[in-house]
Amino acid sequence: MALVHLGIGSNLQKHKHIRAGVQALLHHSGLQAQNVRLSRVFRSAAVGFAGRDFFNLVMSFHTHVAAGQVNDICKEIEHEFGHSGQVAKFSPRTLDIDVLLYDQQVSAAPVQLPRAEILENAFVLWPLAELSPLLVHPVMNQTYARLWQNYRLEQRLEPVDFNWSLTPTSE
Ligand SMILES: Nc1ncnc2c1ncn2[C@@H]1O[C@H](COP(=O)(O)OP(=O)(O)OP(=O)(O)O)[C@@H](O)[C@H]1O
Ligand SMILES: Nc1nc2c(c(=O)[nH]1)N=C(CO)CN2
Repeated sequence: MALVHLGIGSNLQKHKHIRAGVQALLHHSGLQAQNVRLSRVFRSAAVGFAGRDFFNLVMSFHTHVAAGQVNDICKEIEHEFGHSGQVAKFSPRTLDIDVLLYDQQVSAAPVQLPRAEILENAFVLWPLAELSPLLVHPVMNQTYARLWQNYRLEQRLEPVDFNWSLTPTSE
């Protein structure tokens, strides 16, 4: 089984969309996610454009599904919750789900792995370091705890008290 880490973000109706996105991933019959773990949810100012604050978190799970198919499922769930696929890179978004890591796989296409944003954005690296501190970045050869320790934080980023109210997977 592969260990997958996803980055999840929203800055439009963010409570609703983050909860719905996580719920959809938990229940997706094609993904069969096991040992699901969630970081805390973090609030940060929009990076790259002037807009509402974002909520971001990282989810990890084990799956038998290949990386390309995990990516397809993420895009399918994004579209279900309003991300049209047409939005400019730096613009408001209902739900963004990106594959950050797929085991220690390094690839450029069809899925960029590890996703470059891990090293660029605190709203990705902090929740990732919180969830999997001792995992090693396959290119940098450093743990996420160490990478986060050395990150120069220049943006406002804070954990929020998020009301999950998720439906258990057995239902
Ligand atoms: N690691 C990855 N995670 C998510 N999408 C990826 C990844 N690697 C390649 N892609 C592809 O990149 C394309 C753009 O998707 P992406 O979700 O990155 O766009 P976006 O939502 O407009 O921008 P962003 O997610 O950077 O805000 C998609 O077709 C997706 O399949
Ligand atoms: N804080 C924050 N800023 C962003 C984010 C995001 O998830 N969080 N996503 C973007 C487009 O991918 C652009 N800017």
